[in-house]
Amino acid sequence: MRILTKEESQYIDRMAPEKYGIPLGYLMENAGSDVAQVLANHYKGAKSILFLSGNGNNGADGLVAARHLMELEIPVCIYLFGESQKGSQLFKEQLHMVKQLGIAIYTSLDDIPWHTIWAVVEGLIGTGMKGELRFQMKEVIEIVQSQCELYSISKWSIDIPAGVNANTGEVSHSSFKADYTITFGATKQGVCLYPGKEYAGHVIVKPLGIPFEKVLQNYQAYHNTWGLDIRLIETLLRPRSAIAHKGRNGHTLVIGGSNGMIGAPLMAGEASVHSGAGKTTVAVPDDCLRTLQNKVMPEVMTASFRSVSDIMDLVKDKSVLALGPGLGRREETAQIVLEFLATYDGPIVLDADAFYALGDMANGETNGVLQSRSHPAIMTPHLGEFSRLTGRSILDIQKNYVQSARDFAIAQHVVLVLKGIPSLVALPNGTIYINMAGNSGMGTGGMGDVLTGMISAFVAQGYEVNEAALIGTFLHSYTADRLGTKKLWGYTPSDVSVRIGSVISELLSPSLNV
Ligand SMILES: NC(=O)C1=CN([C@@H]2O[C@H](COP(=O)(O)OP(=O)(O)OC[C@H]3O[C@@H](n4cnc5c(N)ncnc54)[C@H](O)[C@@H]3O)[C@@H](O)[C@H]2O)[C@H](O)CC1
Ligand SMILES: [K+]
Repeated sequence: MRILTKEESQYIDRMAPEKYGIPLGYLMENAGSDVAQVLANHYKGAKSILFLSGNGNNGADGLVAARHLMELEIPVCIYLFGESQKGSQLFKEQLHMVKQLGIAIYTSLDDIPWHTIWAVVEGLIGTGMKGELRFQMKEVIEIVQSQCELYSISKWSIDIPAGVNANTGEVSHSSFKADYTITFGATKQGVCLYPGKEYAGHVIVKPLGIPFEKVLQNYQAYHNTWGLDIRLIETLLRPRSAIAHKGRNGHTLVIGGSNGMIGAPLMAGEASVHSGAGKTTVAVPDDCLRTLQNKVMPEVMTASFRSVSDIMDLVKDKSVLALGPGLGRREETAQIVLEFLATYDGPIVLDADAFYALGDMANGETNGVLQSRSHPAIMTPHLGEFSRLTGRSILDIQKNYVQSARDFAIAQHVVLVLKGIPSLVALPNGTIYINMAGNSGMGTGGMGDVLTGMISAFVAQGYEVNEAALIGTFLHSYTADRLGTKKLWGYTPSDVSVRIGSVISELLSPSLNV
């Protein structure tokens, strides 16, 4: 599913009349009618619906909805915020209509009979917000929130909650916190990211009245954003041919481990087996081999390495290499990683301590070291590792989370799986996928190793690196979500690993009850 940025939304608003002869007022009538329909479907009792109306088109959407609800004989009233005469042309037109219809209009919050209100619908401001929410609007929101609390009034937002940045999900102090947000065409990027996601509540997407994918085909700054969700995965996952045998399902090689850190490559290797790789080998430093052999599942083959040439020999007949889990941060290990990366051009998934060897890629001598590979490398850093790879603080990255991931993937020509909340998959061409699955129970050591093994297994089975990163990232979180319904936390990475196969079967043949 498409996720719209503020600029894309505004581009659609501009092109609708300019290029396609569709007056913005038509889109607004659609938007307002959709809002009214959703509210009417939820409405119960005899109390009123109060529209908080700013003087822009966001407010105007609400005035349209008020008019439609009046036709359905649902009681409505309006609170006007801001100077109406300075409002947008469409706002002024809609305001004239509701006045002519005699809908009750308040200009002071003190005059509102709050005990008669069933729901508040916030149309104070939408994608037109510039900078921090202004003080007067914050004041109004604080009073409204407390009245809603006091009278158990449900809270709705139109398009995006007032105060939420439509692109980054950052929120101004005293932003409107909705139970539901009704948006048009597609979800805005800011309500897929935290904390904006928490302020939007349950997001309902309604049609816009214009084929916006066609409109966006000519959008120049075309770095698009999509939701990484089950519908996308169902288009990517391929059933297995009846004659598939282990030789056709590839061979994953995991290179990792160090004293006391055997679990990481082991979990990556086992996840590769559970995700369908034909064969999986885990190679660790010589002095760790015995420990690995005593712990690992029999389906995983084992090997050891001491030098780059050992790794080059091991990787020769493999489909994909997962490099880094538990590798450790010794100087000589970092040298082996850099020397190996300079010579090996096959499909590779870099994780964990492989990033230690790369250091500050954005500003250091490893900048661009992955650029000219025949298959873009897949990198799976968490926020802390990404901070080191970019030389930027975690806070700075989070303030512009999507763009930070996009810029890095383009600059380094890699497929970046940024394991934040939510995770992002950024492609070398700048396309971003925001993971729509995942939960807080995933915050345990080893989850990243399982993810590395899953992504590697899909590369091994013949998926393009982009596809493997998307499928692995979503299935990893989706499987954790399934476990999270029974245990909010406390399920283990190995629990995720052993369940992957049944989740894949369920997605490939929905009739199967897993
Ligand atoms: N394509 C679509 O999705 C459609 C969306 N519609 C709605 O239009 C709004 C955007 O309307 P716009 O007039 O551009 O801006 P707003 O109404 O969001 O806000 C303008 C209003 O806000 C004041 N303002 C600006 N910055 C701040 C601030 N930091 N603090 C307080 N106030 C601020 C500004 O002065 C103006 O008065 C979109 O969200 C949809 O709801 C169309 O109606 C249908 C098609
Ligand atoms: K709004």
